[in-house]
Amino acid sequence: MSGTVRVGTRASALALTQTTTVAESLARLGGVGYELVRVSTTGDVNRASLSQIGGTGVFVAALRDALLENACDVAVHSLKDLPTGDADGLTVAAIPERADIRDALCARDGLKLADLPAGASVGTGSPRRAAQLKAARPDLSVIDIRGNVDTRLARVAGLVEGGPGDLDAVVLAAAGLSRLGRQELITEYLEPSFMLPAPGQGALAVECRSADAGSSPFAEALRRYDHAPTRLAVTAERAVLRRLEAGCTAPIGALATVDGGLLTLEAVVCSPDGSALLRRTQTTRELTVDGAASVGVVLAEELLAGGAAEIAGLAVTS
Ligand SMILES: NCc1[nH]cc(CCC(=O)O)c1CC(=O)O
Repeated sequence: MSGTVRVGTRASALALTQTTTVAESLARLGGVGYELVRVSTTGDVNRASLSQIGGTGVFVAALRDALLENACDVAVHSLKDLPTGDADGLTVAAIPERADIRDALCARDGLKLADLPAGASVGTGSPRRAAQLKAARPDLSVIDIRGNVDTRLARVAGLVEGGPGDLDAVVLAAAGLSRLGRQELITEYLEPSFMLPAPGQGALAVECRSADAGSSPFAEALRRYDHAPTRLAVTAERAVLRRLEAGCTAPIGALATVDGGLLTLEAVVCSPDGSALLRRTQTTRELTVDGAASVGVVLAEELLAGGAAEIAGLAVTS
């Protein structure tokens, strides 16, 4: 790679802030300049419900094509939007240190989850969030919403100026809100004890062509930018999703933490209406990428044995 690295990004405000942060760090580590290459994806253009568009990778495919067509040198993804299967010819060369993993409630009038009145309307486009919300508060009315972070915030009564304000609250990723400087709109951080995040939530992935991952000043910068504990954690989380043959729209949460030589992985599989939650934990001391992937598979097998496929309506083939 030459003196300027071309960094592919989605054009949403969230993607642009994420990508700019990554590009600046990489440029500094590699002693190169950077330019942003904006790519629009199906997930951005199509306003249908995420569960309707279905499949995986709606936010990712166009960025991957841009890499393969040599329109950019690296692409920055939200890791939770990245399909669990490998893409031919591409490598996730760096997973930087993860931000806040939690989901966050942004409610009207400073309300917390427990303060919302019976029947209050809470917006989310995520079956995982919807199911865990209904499990915690079966009396709430959970509304399927789409759109970028600001569009969603505008649905909450009195939260931001000029919005429709037709909902009492929305649930969004804390990481996205703080990257956008919208942290002050969070009225409660939802603890993973009852709201497990999406596999990979709060983490980013920097993908490049496999041919470029080997040696160049820039490849070395990518290696140094990689954060080993984050890579282990998200590898374990994504292995659960992969074994369950599910994507980012499945009602599945997973969270791994690495502490004192031990990786602890928790996962939950939900029925869409939140009436059944199957939640299990596994640990490993094998702190390698293979060890992390293995513990994810072990946990997924345990969930399957407990009826995960039936509970979440998954079509698991083996
Ligand atoms: N699916 C959209 C998406 N992809 C990544 C984030 C937030 C940032 C992150 O989790 O890293 C969001 C928005 C949200 O879930 O609120």
